[in-house]
Amino acid sequence: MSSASWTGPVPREEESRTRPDVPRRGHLDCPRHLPSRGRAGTVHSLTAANDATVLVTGGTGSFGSTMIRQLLTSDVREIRVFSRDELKQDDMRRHLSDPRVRFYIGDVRDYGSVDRATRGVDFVFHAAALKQVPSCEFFPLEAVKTNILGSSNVIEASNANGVRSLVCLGTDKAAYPVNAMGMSKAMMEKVAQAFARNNPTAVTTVSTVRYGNVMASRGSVIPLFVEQLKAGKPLTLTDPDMTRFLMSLDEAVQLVDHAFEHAQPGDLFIRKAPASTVEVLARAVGKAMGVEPKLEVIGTRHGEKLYETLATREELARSEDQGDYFRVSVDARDLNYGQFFDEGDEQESTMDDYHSHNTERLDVDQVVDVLMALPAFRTLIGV
Ligand SMILES: O=c1ccn([C@@H]2O[C@H](COP(=O)(O)OP(=O)(O)O[C@H]3O[C@H](CO)[C@H](O)[C@H](O)[C@H]3O)[C@@H](O)[C@H]2O)c(=O)[nH]1
Repeated sequence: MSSASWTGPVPREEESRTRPDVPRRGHLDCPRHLPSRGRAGTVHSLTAANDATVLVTGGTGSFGSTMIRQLLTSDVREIRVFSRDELKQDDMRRHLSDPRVRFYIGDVRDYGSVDRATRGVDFVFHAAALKQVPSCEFFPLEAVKTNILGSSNVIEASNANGVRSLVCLGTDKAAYPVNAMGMSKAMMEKVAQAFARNNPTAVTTVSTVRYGNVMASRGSVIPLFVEQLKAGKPLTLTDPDMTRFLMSLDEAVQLVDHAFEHAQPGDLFIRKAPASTVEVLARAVGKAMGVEPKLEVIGTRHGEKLYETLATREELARSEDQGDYFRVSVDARDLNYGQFFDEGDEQESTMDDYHSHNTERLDVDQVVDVLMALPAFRTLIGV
């Protein structure tokens, strides 16, 4: 069953009849059903890959720690946690207390440290990144060093050390990027795809995934709204009509697992997801906490878009619909464009992008249901 009602490229004519370009406040085209929410704790491919050694870069972050917890339910031989922060590693070591987990201090910017961590590894999940839009905006070269050059180090070291499969984690902000974080993640995708195209005999299958906002993740708007409500303050809305895809951490892990299981070299995987406006999200957080929130509009921040795109129409034109997921194959054309001149892709002109304004739209009650199913949110609000 698909996780969102949007199941494929929408012919432009049809879509323009059904979708308001900018949704009106208070007007929501509510679907009758909620998407199927993924079950936690099912890392199928790794359960099948008995006795494997797995490296997770950025392993102490939200994604990394969720992935590792799930991996530990499998017959994995060893999990290597690679990150810069010794304090977070120490916390994790104490918390997990599992001899299968080994800790590597290093930085993806430093090839030597990545090389040492990838020796003898079967599978790599590359989550280390600079992810904050504002910090990348002010220090774009740091995003280049970590997100682009660092990812290239992970790809090259994985291949040099015989890693079988590497999944690089990306973001919807990489599609039509407008900020430095999204641009650097778009370049990471290009580096991964170019590696696959230029190295057909490579040992390592390199793939990428793109997902949207992870609900209740650290530093994101949901914890902020909870904090504001607890302090009796109004909720600050950038633009009430701004939309974002909504995804849980478990769903992000399932996307990565799906990529791991199905990847051909250079593939990009996207998980379909519903979305809501920021106003609906704010009202839902209030409702979940039993408060009627006051709303204050503060205006759009640096580098923000009104809506996010998960897949461009050019990508959809070469994608395979896999139910809950899209698989976008690498564009295998070489630099000899002449031979493709007569074969323009007519399909592209009849499609639209897949974005957070035209995906399944959740209303307040549906968002409340989604939030209350999230352990992270329940912890935040103390229920
Ligand atoms: O006070 C606020 C803060 C945010 N928002 C809105 O809430 C939505 C979600 O905001 P988040 O800050 O949670 O998420 P972003 O889409 O802005 O991006 C977030 O996720 C990214 C990864 O995809 C990066 O990590 C980034 O730094 C981080 O802010 C956006 O429409 C934003 O405009 C508000 O309405 N009020």
